[in-house]
Amino acid sequence: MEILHVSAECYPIAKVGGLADVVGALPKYQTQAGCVAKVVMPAYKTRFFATHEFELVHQGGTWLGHDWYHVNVWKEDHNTLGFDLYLLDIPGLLDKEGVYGHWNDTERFLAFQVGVLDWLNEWVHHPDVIHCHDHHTGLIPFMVSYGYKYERLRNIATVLTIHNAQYQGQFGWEQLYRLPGFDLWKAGLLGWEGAINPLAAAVKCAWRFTTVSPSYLEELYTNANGLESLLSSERSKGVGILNGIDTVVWDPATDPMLPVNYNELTFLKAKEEIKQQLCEEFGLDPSLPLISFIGRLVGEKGGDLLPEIIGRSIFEQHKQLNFLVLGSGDSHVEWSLQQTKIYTGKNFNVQFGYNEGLAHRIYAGSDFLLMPSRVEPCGLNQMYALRYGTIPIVRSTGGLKDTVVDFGDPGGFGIRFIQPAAWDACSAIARAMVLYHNNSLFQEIREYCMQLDHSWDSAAEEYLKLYNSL
Ligand SMILES: Nc1ncnc2c1ncn2[C@@H]1O[C@H](COP(=O)(O)OP(=O)(O)O[C@H]2O[C@H](CO)[C@@H](O)[C@H](O)[C@H]2O)[C@@H](O)[C@H]1O
Repeated sequence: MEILHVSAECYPIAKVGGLADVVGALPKYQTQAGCVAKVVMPAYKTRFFATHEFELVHQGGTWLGHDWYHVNVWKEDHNTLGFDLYLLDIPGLLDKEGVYGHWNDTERFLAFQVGVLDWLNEWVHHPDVIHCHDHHTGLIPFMVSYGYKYERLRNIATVLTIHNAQYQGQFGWEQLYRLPGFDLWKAGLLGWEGAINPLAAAVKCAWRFTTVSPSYLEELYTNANGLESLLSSERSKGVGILNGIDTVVWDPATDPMLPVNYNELTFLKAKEEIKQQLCEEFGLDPSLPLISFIGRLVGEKGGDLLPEIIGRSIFEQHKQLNFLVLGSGDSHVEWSLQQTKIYTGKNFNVQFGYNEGLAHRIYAGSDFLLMPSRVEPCGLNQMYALRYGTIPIVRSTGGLKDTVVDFGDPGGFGIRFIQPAAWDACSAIARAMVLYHNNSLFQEIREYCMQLDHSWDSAAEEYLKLYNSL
């Protein structure tokens, strides 16, 4: 079984969020399970590309409407990631710093997808499955099925994984001319609500679509940013497969980003030490419980709720707890966190921006990790927290519902709340404070959390079953 993953992100080459973590790990586990799993992604201007050795395996070019682009495909030489990695380079278009947010993102990702298929067209043996991730690769299933020049690829099964249906990559019909020639009678398959919608096109044209947790699949039928009816009508193709985590990268016993390593036998002292350093760095009192948030400061993640949750909890708990936030996102959320910092004094600090090393230290040095998400397709942070002996406080939604059991329930180990509102998050935090002060239970639960198995093994098997069914 040979699988080609096509993605805009892959850790450690280019990471914006959880998509990168998944694409950097799943193929490794699939390879270990006996498949040939490969990844192709854009050759952005990254440190990884500059510091690793690559071999040029394809040179070509493609028209995108009236514009001609050169396309090079580079293969990483030393199997550094545990699977074959290909970077597709389009000079002048993809070779920029940063993954998203360029003025011509539509053109960039369209060129990437066309480049991938042109390259694939030249392979002697084709993969069995093209596995597309999110809307940046969503036009591939359509082009494979109906593009005139991709006749040779017709029999390759296409699978789409929806990591986040909020983002769909829509663009206007006036750009239709940029797509390589196809049977125009099929153009309707590209559209949704008056625009070309790559995510919708992939849901319609892929042989199967998956979501990153079973609960998220159910939620999408009623809440999918406009795609509810489409997803419902394509329900028979949908499968929910819970993400895992890369337990080699995310292992407190070996994590090189931590000042002290630890396991479930030694975590007490080590976590205390890391917390001490973290609190010193951010001017917080290490003798108080530390609740952290890591992620994009957007409504989906409940970022806008944070200022009220933090202010209110500090007041309700008589300043006997600390908060630390790492993230960036909506400017009004960042602004109101700045304001919150002014009146919460030494109980709260925030670092804006992206910092992988700091994120690892926060997972390790915190007592609790807060995730007040409105929408959470899977969520990886709660699984990282668990592995690092940090108790997640999560809103019951999507993958959070599938991975965190409240400690009040049989076999429970986390804290859950229901409403996407500050008052409910604050009640959960109040419960967390009671748990924190019950030393033996707190220690017992943390030890238990660290032993939970969230590795990719079972998910990799489920994907394999799905591919085999095709
Ligand atoms: N400021 C910062 N500094 C350092 N690291 C940061 C950071 N902000 C975020 N991260 C890291 O980025 C990752 C975010 O993972 P999420 O699961 O929250 O992903 P995201 O919402 O981007 O992706 C979508 O895809 C993933 C994967 O399928 C789903 O789990 C998720 O629900 C869905 O929304 C974690 O590794 C986290 O540590």
